[in-house]
Amino acid sequence: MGIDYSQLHDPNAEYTMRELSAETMGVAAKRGGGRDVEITDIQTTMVDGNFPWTLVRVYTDAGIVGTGEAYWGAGVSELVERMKPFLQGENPLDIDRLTEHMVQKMSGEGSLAGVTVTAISGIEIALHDLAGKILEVPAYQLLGGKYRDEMRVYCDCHTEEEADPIACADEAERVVDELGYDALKFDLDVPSGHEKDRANRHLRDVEIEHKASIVEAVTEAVGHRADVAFDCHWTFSAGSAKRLAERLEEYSVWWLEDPVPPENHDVQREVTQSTTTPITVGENVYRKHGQRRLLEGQAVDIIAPDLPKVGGMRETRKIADLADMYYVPVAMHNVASPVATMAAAHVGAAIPNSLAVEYHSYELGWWDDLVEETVIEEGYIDIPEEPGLGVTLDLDAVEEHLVDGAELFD
Ligand SMILES: O=C(O)[C@@H](O)[C@H](O)[C@H](O)CO
Ligand SMILES: [Mg+2]
Repeated sequence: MGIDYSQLHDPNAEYTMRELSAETMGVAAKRGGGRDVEITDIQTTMVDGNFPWTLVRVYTDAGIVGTGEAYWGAGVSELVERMKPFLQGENPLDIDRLTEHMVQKMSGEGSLAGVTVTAISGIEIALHDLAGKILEVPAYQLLGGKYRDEMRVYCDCHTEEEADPIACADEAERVVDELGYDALKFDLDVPSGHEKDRANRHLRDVEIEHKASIVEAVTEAVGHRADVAFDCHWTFSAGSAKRLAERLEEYSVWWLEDPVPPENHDVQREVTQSTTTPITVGENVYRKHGQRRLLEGQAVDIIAPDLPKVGGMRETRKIADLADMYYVPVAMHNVASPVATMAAAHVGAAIPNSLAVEYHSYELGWWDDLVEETVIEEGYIDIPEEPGLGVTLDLDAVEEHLVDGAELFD
């Protein structure tokens, strides 16, 4: 077909600029590289895990379906429903453009903050699964290929007696010896006779000593066989955070996480630069724009984006690239089902500065029943070579564990 160049500047023209230039080159191309696939529908459902895992499916007219996962949050399903018309009829291979399209539309129509980004993340992850299946490549290939064949997983550990150093040490030994992990995390904001849920909390010396006793017990029990991190859930004052981080220096912990809230980058930087204890931050920060100043300000030693919350797989890859320029490794926060956990593993495989991916469900018993594949083995995830994410939902298992009132995909 010849080209009518008079249409080049006509907004009602029959062709897009891209089609025109493709025509010029003699290539019959459309957006999406000429593969004629269109998004027809998007659906969500919710599984009652140790968090309400929100699974997202993107359907196409080719019959190929992509599965993703959004971080749990009130209203995610409604937000996905609201964004569906933005994507219907589009080519799912244009992942960046479609993600940007959702960002732009939601910026105008509502709030882009928080839960909207998690809804976008769920769709973005599903688009990677879908694109991989259409192109018949594993998802890591869409991100630039592999640095490694397996991804290290760290186990987020809990005990009945969270404030008891001996119980923590026993659990650490069990998780290392019986479950095979060589990387763990324990909570350190556990109550010890003092109010827990207060921000900007001053820690008395006795509390700092109590936390140090947990760290000492755990690192003595497994420290020569495992890396151990400790999480504070953003509640301490800057002064207390500094005193705690300094007190822990002798134990060489893997990292101390969220000792102060992440929003004030100056305070974050002050705490991080005051100590040789590595400080990890990131699970509550949205998009690359949110993570940018933490990195540029040298306010973190390790960055911890959460894939189904931060914006998805490409967004995490971009954050990892930015982090790499500051010599900052990435330890992906993850409390998700096997779907987003596997998405994190693909990203972790494809970036140079990948430290580990979190696993938060070892006590649940049926986490990996949700998919047909084995996901974590002996503390590592083998990166699948199947097209897309390489996990297949077991729909019977998903149905068995649905949140009350949730419906399975059609
Ligand atoms: O790093 C972690 O795994 C924790 O910060 C969890 O995300 C938090 O307890 C969820 O509410
Ligand atoms: Mg945390």
